[in-house]
Amino acid sequence: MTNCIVKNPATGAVLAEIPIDSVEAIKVKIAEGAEAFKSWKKTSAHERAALLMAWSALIKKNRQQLGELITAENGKPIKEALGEVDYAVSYIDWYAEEAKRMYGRTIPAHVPNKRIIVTREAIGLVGAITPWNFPAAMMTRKAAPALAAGCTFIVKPAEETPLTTIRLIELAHEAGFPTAVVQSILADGPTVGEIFTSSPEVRKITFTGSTPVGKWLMERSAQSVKHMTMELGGHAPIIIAEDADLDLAVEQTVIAKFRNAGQTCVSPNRLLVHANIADTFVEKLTKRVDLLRVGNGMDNHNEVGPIINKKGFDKIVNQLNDAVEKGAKVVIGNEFDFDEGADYYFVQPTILTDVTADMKMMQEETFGPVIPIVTFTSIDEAIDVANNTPYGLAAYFFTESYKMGNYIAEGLHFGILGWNDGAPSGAHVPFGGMKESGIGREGGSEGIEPYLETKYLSMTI
Ligand SMILES: NC(=O)c1ccc[n+]([C@@H]2O[C@H](COP(=O)([O-])OP(=O)(O)OC[C@H]3O[C@@H](n4cnc5c(N)ncnc54)[C@H](O)[C@@H]3O)[C@@H](O)[C@H]2O)c1
Ligand SMILES: O=C[C@H](O)CS(=O)(=O)O
Repeated sequence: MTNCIVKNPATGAVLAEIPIDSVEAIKVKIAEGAEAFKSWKKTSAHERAALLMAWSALIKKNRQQLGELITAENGKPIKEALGEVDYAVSYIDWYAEEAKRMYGRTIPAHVPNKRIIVTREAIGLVGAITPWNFPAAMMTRKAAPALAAGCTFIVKPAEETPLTTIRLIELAHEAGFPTAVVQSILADGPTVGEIFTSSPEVRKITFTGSTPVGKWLMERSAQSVKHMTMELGGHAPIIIAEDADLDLAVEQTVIAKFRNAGQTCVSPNRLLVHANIADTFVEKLTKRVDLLRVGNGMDNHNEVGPIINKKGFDKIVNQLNDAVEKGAKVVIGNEFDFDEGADYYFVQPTILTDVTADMKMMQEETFGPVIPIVTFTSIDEAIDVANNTPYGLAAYFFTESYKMGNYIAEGLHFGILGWNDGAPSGAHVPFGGMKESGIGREGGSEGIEPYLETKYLSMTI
């Protein structure tokens, strides 16, 4: 593969053909990043914060261009894409501040003639690998804390959506970051995974993507005991309790489910509804879903864009066919607009009922605008079903009872919980999963920790 061909998933039109970096070129960039670390780590937190704020200002100045770039290569509706630019830059703003709060501490010694000082130091060159579903935010969610901590940074974006990352790195250099301090490379995942995991100069790998790839990277990184941050797959449940505010639950379910056409790691993959209110809830949800406009994201009226590629489309169709063959009832959707020749794929928002645990979509991530509905009669049954997958990223629940809400929250094994809230993400919170959804957190005060080493000095005076 000599060129990366970037397509518009809404039309199949070729947007760009970008030369792939050779293995040798990638290794040169890694060496340059490792060398640049020697001086970059000595900059002051205030210098790094100022550069981050300069980068933030340039991104905000180029918001419309970046939003249109995201829609062009990812397909999401322009309103969502502009929202992603805002989301991406909020990580830079947040970590420009956190850079100044990398506090150490002193520890009272056990003998009078000793003093003990604890300091925080940057880990080194960070190798980042990011997915196509949030080409801006998934990169800045890593670059911002890494650079704030004093690390140098090299990122490989998804081959589907490299243009946004390339533009963001250009803006970082325009803002004043030295070229070798923050870089992008373009090559296929396995090649870069091989290079990053085997390079002694890459001291940390931060990956956002599927759980199988994350496991492969972890296995290979064990050879050099690399620091790892893994933001992996999810299979979010929504629990609708008997006393839920159904109108609120419908609106928040639509927000959580159909963002990015369901192609988010925190997208609800199962909807567990109390049997006593199921019919009313399904009727309300169906009416709302039926209003969703599907089409090219550059049309402001459209709310659901295309599926990123044929592979993603085929996975969704396969899961739908499996569910219907096993007895699921299609309430709305299960309709498609696609052209393999032109290479674009749209899935109509779909609701299924009469879903059973043996159906693929109840265990496998769908990554599409499809929501299977299962009923329950006791909250303990719902919590057990919700926890019964290898994933633990995000979970949502709707109840008006303080007691019930806390009971559910304490019973769910997920890193991210939304209580009457379908949009819990943000730069200020520690985003990440339990179980096979990952290791580490991104965002919040916790999000800079993965880029720091802790050192202590014990001195005799
Ligand atoms: N937890 C999170 O924050 C989060 C966020 C977004 C997406 N995801 C997950 O990502 C998945 C969807 O994204 P995707 O289909 O692009 O995932 P993916 O794992 O196929 O690809 C993600 C990135 O990894 C690269 N890659 C692929 N194979 C690789 C390998 N062997 N070694 C190194 N890199 C490799 C890809 O080129 C891409 O840049 C879903 O499972 C979703 O849940 C998780
Ligand atoms: O898909 C992955 C993203 O992390 C989802 S969110 O935008 O951070 O909620």
